[in-house]
Amino acid sequence: MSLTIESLNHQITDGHGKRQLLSDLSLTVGQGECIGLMGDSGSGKTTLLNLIAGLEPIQQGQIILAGVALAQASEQQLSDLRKTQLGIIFQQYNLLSSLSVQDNIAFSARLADRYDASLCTALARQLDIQALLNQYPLTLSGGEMQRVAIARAMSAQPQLLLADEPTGNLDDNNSSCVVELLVKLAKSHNTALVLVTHSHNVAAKMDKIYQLADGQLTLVNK
Ligand SMILES: Nc1ncnc2c1ncn2[C@@H]1O[C@H](COP(=O)(O)OP(=O)(O)OP(=O)(O)O)[C@@H](O)[C@H]1O
Repeated sequence: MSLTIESLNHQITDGHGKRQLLSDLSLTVGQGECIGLMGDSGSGKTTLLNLIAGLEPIQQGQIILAGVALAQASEQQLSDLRKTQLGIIFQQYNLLSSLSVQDNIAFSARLADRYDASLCTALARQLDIQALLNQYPLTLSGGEMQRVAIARAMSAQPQLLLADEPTGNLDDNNSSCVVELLVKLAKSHNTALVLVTHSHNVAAKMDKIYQLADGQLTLVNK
């Protein structure tokens, strides 16, 4: 199992006082399994990703990522886990503008001390970005930037990929292409994927779709 969430509760304090955002939420994601996470704006999808990434403290319940219980992990263990077991893909790509495409792809792998030149070459080929390797991010289209971001996230061979609206800035054609590549890569590398999206078309490409509402996840029929 790549990810297990057990009875997670999470409260936030906003202008209206305390609010229970996640309520006794549980989820398991197996190796290579691709999960779509949908839900209204403000339902807590990004907060759930942040908790899985160890970026927000767990208030109650447990998250086990790659065998590590996050609630008991030290800051150092969480940081190591993020470097070696997690790939994160954002809507805004978050590429490093001063690094070439090639160096962006290698970046996560070097950080995790897992650089493998042949894997980086294979990822570039699978994502059809070989011709862009010496270019810089600002010269790329949105779809190209997101394919580079996917290669970068995969280069460290993580157990789990988190993607927060990765196609939010892309048109329908690019969006389909990027998501299909993402799922194909996740499957071929046995990497689990949790992808947040507002698009039913994107979610339909995942193995399972969950709807987050009232702090709970419900499996949706595709
Ligand atoms: N640290 C925090 N303190 C107070 N409120 C917070 C905090 N983090 C998130 N929130 C609130 O929690 C709610 C859920 O936010 P979150 O970003 O997780 O929702 P979302 O489902 O990802 O929304 P969207 O689809 O719009 O991106 C929002 O009302 C947000 O304002």
